[in-house]
Amino acid sequence: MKLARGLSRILNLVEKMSLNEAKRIAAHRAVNEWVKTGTAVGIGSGSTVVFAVERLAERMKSENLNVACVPTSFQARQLIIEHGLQLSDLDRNPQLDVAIDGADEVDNGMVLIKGGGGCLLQEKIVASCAENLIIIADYTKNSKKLGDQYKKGIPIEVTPMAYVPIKQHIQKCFGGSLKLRMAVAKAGPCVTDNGNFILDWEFASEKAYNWPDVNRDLLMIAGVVETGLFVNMATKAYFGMSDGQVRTQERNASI
Ligand SMILES: O=C(CO)[C@H](O)[C@H](O)COP(=O)(O)O
Repeated sequence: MKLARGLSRILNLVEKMSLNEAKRIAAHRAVNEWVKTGTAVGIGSGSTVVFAVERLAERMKSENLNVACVPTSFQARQLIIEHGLQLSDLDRNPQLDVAIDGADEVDNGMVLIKGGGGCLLQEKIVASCAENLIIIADYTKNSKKLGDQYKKGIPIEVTPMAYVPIKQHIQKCFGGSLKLRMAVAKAGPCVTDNGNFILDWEFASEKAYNWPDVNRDLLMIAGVVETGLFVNMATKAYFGMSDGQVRTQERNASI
């Protein structure tokens, strides 16, 4: 029993190390290919973005790379500051050359689920100001269709007073079920950087949803601030694979 527990701990550690390596190679390659000096860059949120910021800082030292970095969250802002990169915002840089961000899932039509880290609103705003949204992820995020890999549902940021009616409305009109995301080291709900709540929508996996329509319809509901569905936004995704390769996927411009 003790031996089995120890073995499973070791296996978990190895898996985590290989996932981190996959994140790192995807992030480094994307930064190398998409970031040029003198440009403005949106900095996403999450664990994969840490490796992108790390690579930006390396290039700042080795090749004098100079970029204005616009954060998508408190976490991203801290990362920019800690790495000595130039912190900017959308007032100073309303148009960005590129935004580099992670994702919870990417389907074969380049529709994304984002917001696992709760930063979807600012991430979508920053992405919408960027000429190109570049996704960096490990191999577990690459799916044929949404929900194949990511089982926590689609995050929906909502105004706190409306979370119950929104939850009921979505369940009735779109199926599935919604859970109010709870905080981990605090009693009560998770409160976003914008003071809102998050509902994680576990949609009905047997249904064939039309994600552009669903996204539009969700945004029409009073009190819905933003959805974690990113449709027609990402230009290219970089997936770090377990064998050390990086696989890429591009959006078909005609979609
Ligand atoms: O959307 C996000 C945060 O709101 C993240 O990009 C997403 O959750 C992926 O995170 P990670 O890089 O840690 O896997």
